[in-house]
Amino acid sequence: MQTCLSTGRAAGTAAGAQGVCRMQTTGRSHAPVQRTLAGSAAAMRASSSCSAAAAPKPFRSTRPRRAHAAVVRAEGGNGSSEYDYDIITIGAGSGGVRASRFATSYGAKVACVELPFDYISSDSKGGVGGTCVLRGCVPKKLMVYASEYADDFKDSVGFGWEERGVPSHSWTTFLEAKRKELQRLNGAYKNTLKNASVELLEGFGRIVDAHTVDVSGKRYTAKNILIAVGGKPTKLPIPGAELCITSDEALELPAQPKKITVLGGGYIALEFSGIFQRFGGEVHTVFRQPMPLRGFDEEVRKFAFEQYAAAGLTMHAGHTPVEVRKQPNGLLTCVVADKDGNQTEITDNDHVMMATGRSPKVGGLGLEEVGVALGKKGEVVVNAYSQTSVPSIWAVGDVTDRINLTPVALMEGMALAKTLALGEPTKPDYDFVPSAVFSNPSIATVGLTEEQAVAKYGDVDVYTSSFRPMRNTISGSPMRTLMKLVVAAGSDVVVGCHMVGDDSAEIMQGFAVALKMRVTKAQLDTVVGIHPSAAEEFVTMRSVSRRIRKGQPVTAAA
Ligand SMILES: Cc1cc2nc3c(=O)[nH]c(=O)nc-3n(C[C@H](O)[C@H](O)[C@H](O)COP(=O)(O)OP(=O)(O)OC[C@H]3O[C@@H](n4cnc5c(N)ncnc54)[C@H](O)[C@@H]3O)c2cc1C
Ligand SMILES: NC(=O)c1ccc[n+]([C@@H]2O[C@H](COP(=O)([O-])OP(=O)(O)OC[C@H]3O[C@@H](n4cnc5c(N)ncnc54)[C@H](O)[C@@H]3O)[C@@H](O)[C@H]2O)c1
Repeated sequence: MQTCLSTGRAAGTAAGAQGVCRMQTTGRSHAPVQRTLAGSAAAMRASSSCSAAAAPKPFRSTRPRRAHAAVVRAEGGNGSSEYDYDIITIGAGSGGVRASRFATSYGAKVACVELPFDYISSDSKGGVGGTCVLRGCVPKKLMVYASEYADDFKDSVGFGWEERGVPSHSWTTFLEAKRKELQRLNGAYKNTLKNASVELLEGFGRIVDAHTVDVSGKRYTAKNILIAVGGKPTKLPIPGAELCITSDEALELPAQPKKITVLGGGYIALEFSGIFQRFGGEVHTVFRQPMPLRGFDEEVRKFAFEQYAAAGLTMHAGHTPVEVRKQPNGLLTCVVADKDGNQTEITDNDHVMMATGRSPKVGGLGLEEVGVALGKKGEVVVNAYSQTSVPSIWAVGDVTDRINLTPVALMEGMALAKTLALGEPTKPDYDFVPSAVFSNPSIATVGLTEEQAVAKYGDVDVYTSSFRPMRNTISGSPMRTLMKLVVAAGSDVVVGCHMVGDDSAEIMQGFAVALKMRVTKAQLDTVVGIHPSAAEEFVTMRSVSRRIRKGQPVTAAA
């Protein structure tokens, strides 16, 4: 039994007890498998991130490392370089920029090919910075921030702020501010490449042979070629697909949608559903499974499902998109069907958004012609060192469809720079990769789900806590928080950590460090909490909620 510092009342740790006493201030192909999100924060820190913070020393100052560069530098028999570059990278997104600039810092001569800038990607448009910076993490998170104010205004009333109506929001002002920021970031990334002595070749990169890249008609040679072209949104082949938008367009809408249907139950679907719902729109989210976010911990999925509903999302679970039609008034009808074929029409949508997955952007790259093996989804098949079936051609990031997250692309790029330019064959480490879904509420996770842990260890202890965050006691918001630890009972090592609730991404990053270091539950129990916070719950859960032995539950909740 613990004592609540705020109230002095005794606090249990079983689900629900915290809601009474604990005075909290706050509240995927690759499922949340063991992942690591080391550099995401870097990417989010306005690319100043990727630029300044963890940047290697500039090219010139690291020239003494040239000895290592001999590893990649191809020397002809007379000692002169056989190729124009040591490495040509195609794609200046998260993975390409990271690999290129670290390779030059290790002494390699590198060129990076990238398409001209546009907000919306196409076969001929892209931009230095790539998906994360221009059409992904960054603009998405800016939209999350913009939308969150709506809840803040509502919540403030319970705290005594006088209600004079929710302030109106200017979509145009936000869109302009967001575009300005993306242009700044695009420029900052170009500077990063320049400062790192990476030569930028603007145009469409196509591989001609194992050592030659064509950039919009001009040919360049390199000892090694790096494919870092990322992915692109896909659309379901249903009637009316051409009427639908994807995440690219969703980030560039000229006006706030009053009603929108979002197809898909993954990261992008739930994040954009949350954004448009918080802005006050009517949002319908359609997914095939009984619950969204397949691959996440089942308890987390169920809890998140309930919370999304409490936040105001209309969810069409177990439904498949059938057709999208334009109404005479210009609005859209989306027809969805359950597994028995019963159809529902969701009418009067300003937009229907397809968030049903992304595919590797390999079209026109010439990969099949040069013998680079591709997988079922068109992904570039690589070995543990990111090497393709052609020994001089390598690939990192989303185009390889391993774990499609920015920090993972950064890690893969970094490892490859070491392999190629430093002569240190380095494998990316996919253990304990955390991730977050910036939905409403947000979800963050690191390590194994309960189901994965039971399958792996058989004997597992699960600690859960569900409570109403302190802020919501007065704000009146119905939103609750779930925190969960999964412990391998035999070793006491914490193998999974999950949270649904405010600030979960910020909290999870620290726990990712602990889990990666193989923290035990007993060690977590020695950690003093920060009070009042939601995060302290992770170090004060004492009562086991479920004991699982040999794969079977043996104890009910304590
Ligand atoms: C809406 C959305 C939100 C996301 N949010 C998050 C998030 O919050 N956190 C997170 O970790 N991840 C997030 N992601 C995933 C993340 O953006 C990707 O994992 C990451 O950008 C992958 O980096 P990459 O280097 O592999 O490819 P990209 O960043 O896509 O870069 C590839 C680059 O190659 C260029 N290119 C392509 N073909 C050619 C060619 N032939 N010639 C020249 N250039 C070419 C493209 O223009 C692009 O700039 C999000 C993705 C989306 C779509
Ligand atoms: N916060 C983050 O870290 C973040 C945010 C956005 C995207 N991402 C990355 O980008 C990747 C792509 O995101 P995503 O949301 O497009 O993909 P996803 O794989 O997470 O979700 C795709 C969704 O589409 C559904 N779907 C696929 N085919 C379908 C069909 N034929 N009919 C109906 N539904 C179908 C799937 O069931 C799933 O719910 C993610 O997997 C993730 O790696 C990460």
